[in-house]
Formats: sequence, structure tokens, C-alpha cells
Amino acid sequence: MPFRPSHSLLDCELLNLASAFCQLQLPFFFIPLVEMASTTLICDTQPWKDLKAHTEDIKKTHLRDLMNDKERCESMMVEFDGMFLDYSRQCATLETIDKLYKLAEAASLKQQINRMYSGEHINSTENRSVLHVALRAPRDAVINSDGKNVVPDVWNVLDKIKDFSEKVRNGSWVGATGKPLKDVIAIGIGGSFLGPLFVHAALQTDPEAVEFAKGRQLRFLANVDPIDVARNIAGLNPETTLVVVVSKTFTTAETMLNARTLREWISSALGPSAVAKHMVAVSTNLTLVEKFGIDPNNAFAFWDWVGGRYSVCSAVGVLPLSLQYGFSIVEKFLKGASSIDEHFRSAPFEKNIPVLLGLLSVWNVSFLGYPARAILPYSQALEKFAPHIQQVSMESNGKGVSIDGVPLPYEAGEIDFGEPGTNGQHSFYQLIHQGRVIPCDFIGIVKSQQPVYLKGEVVSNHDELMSNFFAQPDALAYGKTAEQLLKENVSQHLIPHKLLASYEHRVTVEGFVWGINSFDQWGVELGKSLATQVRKQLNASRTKSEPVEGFNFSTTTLLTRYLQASSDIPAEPPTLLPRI
Ligand SMILES: O=P(O)(O)OC[C@H]1O[C@H](O)[C@H](O)[C@@H](O)[C@@H]1O
Repeated sequence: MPFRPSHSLLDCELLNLASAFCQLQLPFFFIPLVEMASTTLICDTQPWKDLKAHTEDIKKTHLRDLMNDKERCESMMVEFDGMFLDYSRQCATLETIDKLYKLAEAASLKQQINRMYSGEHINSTENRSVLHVALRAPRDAVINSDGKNVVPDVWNVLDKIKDFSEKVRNGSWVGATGKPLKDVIAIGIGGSFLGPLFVHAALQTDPEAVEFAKGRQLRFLANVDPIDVARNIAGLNPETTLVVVVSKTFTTAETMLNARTLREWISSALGPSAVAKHMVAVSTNLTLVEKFGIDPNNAFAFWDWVGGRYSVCSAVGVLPLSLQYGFSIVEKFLKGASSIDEHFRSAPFEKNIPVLLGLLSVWNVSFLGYPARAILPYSQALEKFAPHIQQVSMESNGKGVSIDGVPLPYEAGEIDFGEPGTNGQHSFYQLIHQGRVIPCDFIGIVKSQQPVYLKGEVVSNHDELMSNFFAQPDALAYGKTAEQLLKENVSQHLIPHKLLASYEHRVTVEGFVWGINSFDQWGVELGKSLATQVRKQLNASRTKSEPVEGFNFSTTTLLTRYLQASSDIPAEPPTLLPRI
């Protein structure tokens, strides 16, 4: 399959987001294609064909008319455990929904969900189970992977986190100079960053969590750009800082360089032996953790049946968040996610929020032909939700071949983007109103974490926000687009656990229906190997003045100009750390 055209490194980020993804075949060593020829794709089934035909009827229907049908709207509302989903603004009739259930049946959705929960190796290209649900299962649950109940292992690590985080928080674990460690820098990227950042952002202003976080800071170092290092250590003292290196593989180039950089920051200030007190790790690869110089006793494990982008409920998220907020807050988070896991596993499809969300996304992408989805939380606390779901969704379902290696004759995955309301209204909503049809997830919260009322104002500040939340979907529905409204009805304050699990499972539903493997990410590997080639070239050019070779004309020109423009940097400069 040919690569899509992509933009050079000097192009703007938005352009890259819009068009620079490539569809990669599975790695060459995988999948004997001959054997796959007999595999049935979902688009060859009758329910898919029926939905295709049905699209023509829907295109003749205006959402305004659908919204006038009270009975239809009523059956498009579902409630579970404080969440209320209204999907009546979808361009869909009850007949559409029936047809989507038939599609789910043709995709053996129920059986596939059961296979996931029973620990089968549904991530077939990596020969692994997919059991992030076990990360938040109650202590007495039994979830098997390869004939072994994994729940006790999960709780051993959770207990270890509880114990360690309490010691750090109460000052019985101190730094090398005897001072309490009040600040934490979590180093990690991708799944080892986005989920924990999202939850941290959501808890930051939660009144209960705020109390527990007093006097403490949690920062995230993800980018290998040294500016990110500088910003992370700015104002922090190594004596009172704990660094958590988070990496599933413990080989990710960016994370490891950042870890070496902060190791240098600590040891140059406090001596090399200080690393033992100031650096801990989260990984599935404890051998490499030890090799790096972190005591395995100070490492927190997880397992290969946890995909990186599904790992926020493992030590990846639980350790940094427990250090910041205390384990009890994080435990509540796990319980909320677990409630959705049980709902997803057992609720009938008509009442199953992740299943409905997933099927409607398939409808929008594969039948109505809308390739994007806007995630619009009317809550500043959810400001990092869209970036997190971007990875969960786009890395999971951005595939061009079926799970059996057959090139897909239809497109899978969608382009996710979003911003909290009302900020987005003053940015990109115009295009949704009048330019393109983009299905939107409007997410509202009943009670603000931080209510503000001003005497003399017509409404409270949160009601002002929610006025927009209620107005925008109708403006869109009666204008020219389709969207859905998802309202989370949390009793007091927002804890985003249920939203997270709902979206994780929604992505899984889409992947099951499209017949792809949502749990591998071979495409990402290509970029990594090309970066290795560039890294070698930069070293050779800087230290031995070797000319740039082996790249196409465009990259050769850009690399040469980059080297020329930075030629005043000495080939082997002394160790230099940011000073801000
Ligand atoms: O946790 P790590 O092994 O360091 O991996 C970090 C990230 O690396 C790659 O980009 C993968 O595609 C991501 O899924 C992963 O989350």
C-alpha cells in the first residue's frame, strides 16, 4: 500500500496532523497473505450492504425532522451510573440503530468482547491478551491470562504503590540530603504520559484532591526537546524532587534520553549515589530498569497484556497520581473505571454506552463518510481528554489492513481532535457550523468542581458555561450537521474515570467491527527507525564532518541546512544542563 504524502519536519504541526499519517502494512515477517484470502471482511456481509443502501434514505432526511420525533429521541437516551447519553442528534433513525445491531452481530461483537475479558490473545500480531480491565478489577476478581489469574499481581503492585507513595508523602522516604520529596517529575511519552496527564488535569481542581495535593507538585516531561527539560526543572530543587521514569519498554529513545538528563541533573547536584533515593521507575522491563541504575525494589511493574495507550490505570498513572493526591483518591478513580468495565461486559447493546458510541462512530465514518470527530468537553478539568483520546483512538484504529492482514477496502479509524468549550467555539466551530460536517461529542458536567456565583449576574459561571453546552448542539443540529451529546451526570465533583473507560471501550468496539487489531501500532515503528538513521547522520556530520547521505533530496537539503545553521555548536560540547 502506498504511503500518503507527508509534510517535511519544517511544516506546521496542524498540517501534519491533518494529512501526514501513513497507512503501513504489518511488518514483513507477519501474516502469510495467501492464507488470508478466504477471510471475510465486514464489508462483505449483508448487514454492511444493508447499511450502505440505507445511507441513501438517511441522506434525504433532515436532522430537524428527526428531532421532532419525540418517540425516536426518547429511545436515543441511555443512562448508567451517573452518565447520561443522548444520541438523538445523530443522523440516524431507529431503523439505522437496528441495522447497526445487526452489523455488530455480523462482526461477532459480543463474542469478541467476551474473548477480550477471558484473556484470549486478541492482540494476535503481538500474541498477547488485552486486559487493561484487570488493572481496575476488584481485589477478589478472577481474570486469567495464559491460565493465570492476574488480579493478585495487579494488587501486589497497587499495594506497593500505596506503601511507597505514603512513605514519600509522609516524609518517611526522604531524599539524599534528608529533605522530604515534595515535587515529582514523571518522565514518559505517548501512553506513558497522556493518560496520567489527563487525569492529573482533571483532579487538579477537584476539591477533595486539592486538599491531598497541598504543598506538592506533579510535572510531566515528555518531549525530547531540551526546552521541555528546562521547563520541568525550572524552580525545582533536586534535593526535594523525585523522578519517576515511566516506560513500558524502557527503550523509548526520548524517554531514556530525558531519564539520563535528569539523572545527570540529580547526580551533578547531589552525587551519583543520590539516584537511589531520587529516581524510581515504572516498566514491564525490570531488567533494563536495573541496568539503567534504578534499584528494582524501587520499580513498579506492569505487564505486556497492558497496551501503552491503555495503561493509565496501571502503575503508569497510579504511581505519579498517588504521589500527588494519595492512593485513596486514585483508588476511587479505578473503581469508577471498573464500573464501566462491568457495564461494557454485561449490559445489553441497547443500553451499553461504549457499544452505542462505537457503533455510531462506525456509522459516521464508514457509512456517512465523516472522517473526523470533535471531542468537546464543557469542562476545563477535561482539557487533556481530547489529546489522550487522540492516542487511544488514532493509534488503535489507524490501520489499513484487517487483523488477518487483508488490505481494507474501506477506511478505519477517525481523526480525533478537540478543545474544551467554550474555547473551541471561538476557534474552530465555524467550520463545523458552516464548512464541514463533523460529528461532535459534547460532554457536560452537572456540578462544577469550583463553583462561582456573582451577585447581580443572571446565572452562575457554571450555568453560563452550560448555556453554551446546551445551545451549541441545537445550533448545529438545526443548521446542517450531526453530532451527539454526552452528558456526564456526576453527583458532586468531576472524576473522569467513567468517561475514560467508556472511550477506551468505544475504540475497541469500532476496531472489532472494522475487523482490525486495535492493540498493535506497527506504523509508529517506521518513524522510530528513520529517526535512528538521522541520529547517526547528525553524529557523523558533527563529529567527522561526513556529508549527508542516504536520504531523499528534500531531507538531504533540510538536514544540510540544519547542520550549516548550527555549525557554531562544538562537535562534542561538555555536559550542559538548562539554567532557568
Ligand atoms: O512506554 P513506552 O514503552 O516508553 O512507549 C511510549 C510510546 O511509544 C510508542 O510511541 C508507542 O507507539 C506508544 O504506544 C507508546 O505509548
